[in-house]
Amino acid sequence: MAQEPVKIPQATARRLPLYYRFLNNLHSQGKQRVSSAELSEAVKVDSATIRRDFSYFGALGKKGYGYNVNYLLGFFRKTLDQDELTKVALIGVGNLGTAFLNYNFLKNNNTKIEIGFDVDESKVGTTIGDVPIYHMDELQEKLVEQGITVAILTVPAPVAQPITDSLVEANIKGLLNFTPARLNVPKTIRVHHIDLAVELQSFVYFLKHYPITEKELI
Ligand SMILES: NC(=O)c1ccc[n+]([C@@H]2O[C@H](COP(=O)([O-])OP(=O)(O)OC[C@H]3O[C@@H](n4cnc5c(N)ncnc54)[C@H](O)[C@@H]3O)[C@@H](O)[C@H]2O)c1
Repeated sequence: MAQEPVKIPQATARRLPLYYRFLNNLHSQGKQRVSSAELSEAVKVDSATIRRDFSYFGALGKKGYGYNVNYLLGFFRKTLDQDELTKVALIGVGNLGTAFLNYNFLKNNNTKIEIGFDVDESKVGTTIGDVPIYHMDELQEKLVEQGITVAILTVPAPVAQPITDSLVEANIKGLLNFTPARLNVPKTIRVHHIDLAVELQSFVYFLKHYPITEKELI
């Protein structure tokens, strides 16, 4: 069993996977320490924020030394439950869903899409990227049987809510929603909504209104 995770602010928690990935790379290159400036450059988070984030982990960088890569990795593994594999279901094996199945997330992470669901008979019974695809009729049975409590939703928006209701009935705890639909769920269920159009729009806004000046780079 993973240890009880340390309580850290949500904004900090969201940056953990970024830090984790970068530190893992450093570790595999045999690097033992890293400065907050180096980290800042790599993950594009300002050094003051990094220092504050890391203070929650009990990692107080030493002047002229930086942070100990092994210590931080050990902490992140525990906090992100890297030692424990979380099984995930994917609902909607279309363009986006198929890309996720082929990518799967094991390289940097501890999560794995274990099972896919669709209503399209040409997809049911196949495997994509080693992941078996079942019919939606089997959703509840399979999720409960395999103890899966996390799902990714990549279905057309109009069917997103009824599918969410079935997922709730199947005891799902968290839902990563890629559809544009706003979902109603009981308060105990966490939904993260990823809207690529909004991300792109905000990115373009930042480029326009907050151009990176030469001065900032010094
Ligand atoms: N393709 C993208 O780049 C992209 C980007 C951002 C968001 N999205 C959103 O992601 C969702 C999926 O997009 P897509 O391009 O993969 O669409 P798609 O039409 O290629 O795939 C949708 C899949 O859902 C399945 N489906 C339909 N009804 C279903 C049901 N009741 N139960 C289970 N499966 C069902 C279809 O058979 C199909 O395989 C959409 O809501 C879209 O707005 C897509």
